[in-house]
Amino acid sequence: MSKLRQAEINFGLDSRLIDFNLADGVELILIREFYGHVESDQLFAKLLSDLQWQEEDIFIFGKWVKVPRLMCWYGDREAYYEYSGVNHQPRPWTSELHAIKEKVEQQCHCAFNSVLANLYRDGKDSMGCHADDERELGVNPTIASLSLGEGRLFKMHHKKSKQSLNITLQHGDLLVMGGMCQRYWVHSVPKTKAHKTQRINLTFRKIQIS
Ligand SMILES: O=C(O)CCC(=O)C(=O)O
Ligand SMILES: [Fe+2]
Repeated sequence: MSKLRQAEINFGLDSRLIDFNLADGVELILIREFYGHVESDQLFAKLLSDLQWQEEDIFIFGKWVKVPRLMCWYGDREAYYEYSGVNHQPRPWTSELHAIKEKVEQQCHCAFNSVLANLYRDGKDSMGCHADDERELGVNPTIASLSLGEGRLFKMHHKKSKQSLNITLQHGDLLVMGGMCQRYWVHSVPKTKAHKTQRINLTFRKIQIS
């Protein structure tokens, strides 16, 4: 039995848990209000003020461009990670990030050694279409994504069938992608003209240490 299936059983028949039941060994589970409103508000405020948010530049199509969101990377010292061509040295866990990691690990029955934090400042901030399929993440990685703050659309597209899924990720929601998800699907957080305030997303990952 897969780890995510086990997580689902542990959660019982709670209607906050949605299993998208995708084909081909793709695991996608959403837990609405994994953190309740009060705790989500507290975490959002603390992470917004304490994390070392940075603007990053990436080199694409022959020029340097600003990544349209702020980012920072935390984790175990040896959990290096290359993302968008930039090598990330993780900062040491803060107490909040470590506590969130432990709660997420219990839910997923899975160990993580790092987290990528993204801050979407408004509707112009976004994340382009990608799969988290970097070699450092190993085969069929489980990635757990916690959303705090403003709700944003999370779009998924199947690489071959072009099937698509639109999920609005809300304050306190946990989305867990596992199995063949990164192999068959890409995902994005598109720009929007709608008025949007700040949103924090944390993606917990396990970097393979060589
Ligand atoms: O902000 C999100 O919900 C998605 C983040 C993401 O896809 C990533 O960090 O790889
Ligand atoms: Fe991603």
